[in-house]
Amino acid sequence: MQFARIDDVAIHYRLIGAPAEKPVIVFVNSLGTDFRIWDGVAQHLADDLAILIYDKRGHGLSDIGRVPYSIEDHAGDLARLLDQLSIERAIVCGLSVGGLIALALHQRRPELVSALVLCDTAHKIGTSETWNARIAAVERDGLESILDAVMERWFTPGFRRAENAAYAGYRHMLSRQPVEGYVATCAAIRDADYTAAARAVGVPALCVVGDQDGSTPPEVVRGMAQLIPSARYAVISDCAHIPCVEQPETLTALIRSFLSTL
Ligand SMILES: O=C(O)CC1=CCC(=O)O1
Repeated sequence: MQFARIDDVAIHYRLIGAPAEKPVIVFVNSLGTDFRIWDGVAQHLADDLAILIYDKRGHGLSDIGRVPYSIEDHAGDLARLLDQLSIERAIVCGLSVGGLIALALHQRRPELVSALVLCDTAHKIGTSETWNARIAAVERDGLESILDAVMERWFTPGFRRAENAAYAGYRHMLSRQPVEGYVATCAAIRDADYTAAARAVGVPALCVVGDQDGSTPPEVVRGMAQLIPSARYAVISDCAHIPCVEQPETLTALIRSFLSTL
């Protein structure tokens, strides 16, 4: 296991391959998940790219750190992690809140970002009302109380079958995240508006969404793609909010095809 200390926060990460020898892609995970969601994509890309995956603060094995925090704090952690690993430039692929973090990183440290893959995300996700209601429910009744509703947005009915062991595993992944880190990240998403950052993107960008995404539906992701100069836009069929889990081969093929044009 690999850990980096960023001020008072220990960040759990995995670096696969040698950044000095191959282009680097860093994957930024979504709310309530840890870096294992990228396993299915990473295994297909590892021959050609060095791969960095990590648990953002408040998730997985990383520390929670001091709350509250902002998307800027998450982007600062990523910038510091890249600096510590001597990675000077990377393709940044962010899922959902990971996409906000990718946009924030590009805004704050553009020299670190060679291209963006924005996956099931938007420049602004949800409303203050929906985030406040979610925060109140989790603080009062725990993550178990929102599990079913979140799973309906994350995965298609075909994946959410009782006999699908992977479905049980991803439910556990969400329910076992630390409540404090989850709630702090909900508040960070609530308070984030990266409309101006999306308009100012100066690197090639691919925007991808599952056709059944219940959190950032295709029309929302298309709206973000229209803000970003020259962004590509692609929809993945039979997929909801987490294509790296539900359709890793298709997502990998889209990333490969995008990278081949750079
Ligand atoms: O939990 C959800 O509804 C999906 C989601 C929203 C932001 C994020 O990162 O995941």
